[in-house]
Amino acid sequence: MAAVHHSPNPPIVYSFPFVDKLVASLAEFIIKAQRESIDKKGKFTIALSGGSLPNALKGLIGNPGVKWDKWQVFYVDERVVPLDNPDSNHLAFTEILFSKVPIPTSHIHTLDPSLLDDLEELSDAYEKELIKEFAQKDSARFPVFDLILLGMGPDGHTASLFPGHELLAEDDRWVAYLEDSPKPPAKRITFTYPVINHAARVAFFAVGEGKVEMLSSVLDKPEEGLPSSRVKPVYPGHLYWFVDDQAAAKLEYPKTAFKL
Ligand SMILES: O=C1O[C@H](COP(=O)(O)O)[C@@H](O)[C@H](O)[C@H]1O
Repeated sequence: MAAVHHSPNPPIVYSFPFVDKLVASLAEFIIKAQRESIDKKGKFTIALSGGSLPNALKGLIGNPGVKWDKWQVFYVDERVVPLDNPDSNHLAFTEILFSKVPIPTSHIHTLDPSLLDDLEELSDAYEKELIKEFAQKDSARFPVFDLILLGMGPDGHTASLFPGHELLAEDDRWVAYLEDSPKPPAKRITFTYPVINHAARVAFFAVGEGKVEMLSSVLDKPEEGLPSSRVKPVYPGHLYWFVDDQAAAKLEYPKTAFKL
């Protein structure tokens, strides 16, 4: 029988008048994804970006719906710095979220700080960490996260995938490195598109007037091929955008009322 190829599900955009309502709704959305995943397989695999995202997850603190002991947390991208360096995405999450909730530290998968001098080894080691969790590199090819949370930079980058960069074409490695990030620090490791696009759900968080032009370019003109437009989870995966009305000021792409 011939294989059926489905096109990706279209993005669903939720826009909120106030960031606190967005933060509360994002927490509900994450908890629903977590519940479904735990019901199916007893755990929840989530990958987190840095930047403004840690503050967007404050709605999870003290929330009785979160089963922290079932979470397995990875970082979508990470800056190649010690874990206590102010540029570290892990440090930001530790200070803003993880130090305030009962998540076992062994469930938070950081880069290996002993490998900071060798980016090839560092990214390979993080890929192996993924293989350990998903145990499938040979058979299924790519890990399927329950949820990946992304940000979008003012240049349209997401994760550490920047406009015009050769890593946009990486289709084999799960974790790649770069030494020429246009946004400091220059050295980073990042998930590649095949990993991001195999997740069951991907959700972007983008707020504020600094995102107005880029949000419209990414969603209204995907043919321009900006890094954030290239996030297209393969069927049956879903893509969501959590934005505020300020960021969505010029957006023509239709918005959907938030409902779980
Ligand atoms: O450098 C990075 O930037 C992006 C976007 O950050 P934001 O502050 O504009 O939300 C972030 O998603 C990525 O993880 C980070 O390393």
